[in-house]
Amino acid sequence: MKIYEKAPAKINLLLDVLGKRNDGFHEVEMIMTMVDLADRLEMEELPRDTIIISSQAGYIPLDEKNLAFQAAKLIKERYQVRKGVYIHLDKHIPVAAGLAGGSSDAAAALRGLNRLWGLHIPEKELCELGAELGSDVPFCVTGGTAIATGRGEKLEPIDNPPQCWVILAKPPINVSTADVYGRFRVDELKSHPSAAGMVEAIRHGSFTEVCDRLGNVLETVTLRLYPEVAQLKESMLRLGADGVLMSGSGPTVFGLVSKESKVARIYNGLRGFCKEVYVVRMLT
Ligand SMILES: C[C@](O)(CO)[C@H](O)COP(=O)(O)OP(=O)(O)OC[C@H]1O[C@@H](n2ccc(N)nc2=O)[C@H](O)[C@@H]1O
Ligand SMILES: Nc1ncnc2c1ncn2[C@@H]1O[C@H](COP(=O)(O)OP(=O)(O)OP(=O)(O)O)[C@@H](O)[C@H]1O
Repeated sequence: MKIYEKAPAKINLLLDVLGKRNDGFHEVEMIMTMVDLADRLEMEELPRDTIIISSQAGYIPLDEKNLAFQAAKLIKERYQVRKGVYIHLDKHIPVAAGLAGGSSDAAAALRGLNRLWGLHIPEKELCELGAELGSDVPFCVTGGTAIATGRGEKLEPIDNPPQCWVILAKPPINVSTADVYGRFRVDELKSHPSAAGMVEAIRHGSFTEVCDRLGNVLETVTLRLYPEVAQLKESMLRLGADGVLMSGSGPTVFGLVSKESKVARIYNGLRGFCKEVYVVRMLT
């Protein structure tokens, strides 16, 4: 039997860091949602007790370093599954982009293997397993829109933001999440974005308010290290996006656009100097 799972990309509508924790991670407050740019996982049971990963993308690890492999290994160990699995990753989400591509693959593997092996693991337990793999994985298990606190693993679902176009642009640089958090200094912040304000904006269903409330404190690090990310933000705004922000630790920048008539102009304007541009919708 073959089963399929979609692994959508996430964006952070808001990312605040409250301080450093004793375990080396940072205490965060984030509002995350999904967009319809997705990897697709194909999973098939193998008679031998082994995990095999393949992908058309030549630039990701296919061994134990792959987060989908780690998800399969974890679920097999924890639930004593002695069967094997072949997982093909049809990658569409850019790698190391701030869009949680690897985390979403891990979450989709957890959901998929739960079905494939008839394990009946409740979603809450899948999220706990996910937290062992990475801070973004629990949110990728549930999807939707949520406030994420702790190191990102404590989730409270909220309404979806108003539907709009999302233009994603990834400059050709690789950003390490650990490096960005490592350089972040909370005492250098002039102000914090308001998660409560963003929740209200979403509750009102107000696209304009959502655009006004966007904020990501990790921009203080990534934009300083890579001025091209700041330039990309300026270009998107100049081309007419209604709200613009860097996602996660970057370097992908997203623009929110309400009018379809503006989308082609922004896309074409960006493509003049940035190769990786995607036009997608919020997953609502
Ligand atoms: C930037 C975001 O993607 C925003 O959604 C997340 O906060 C990071 O999520 P992630 O990539 O799943 O992060 P993990 O794989 O758990 O951690 C990668 C590294 O980022 C740093 N890290 C991550 C999350 C967090 N709350 N504090 C941290 O300091 C740690 O140095 C960690 O070693
Ligand atoms: N299934 C996978 N897909 C993509 N990258 C993976 C995968 N498994 C492991 N990796 C590795 O994880 C690293 C980060 O890739 P990923 O695309 O998840 O980053 P990201 O979008 O910045 O994630 P986040 O937003 O959660 O920080 C890469 O260096 C990549 O080699």
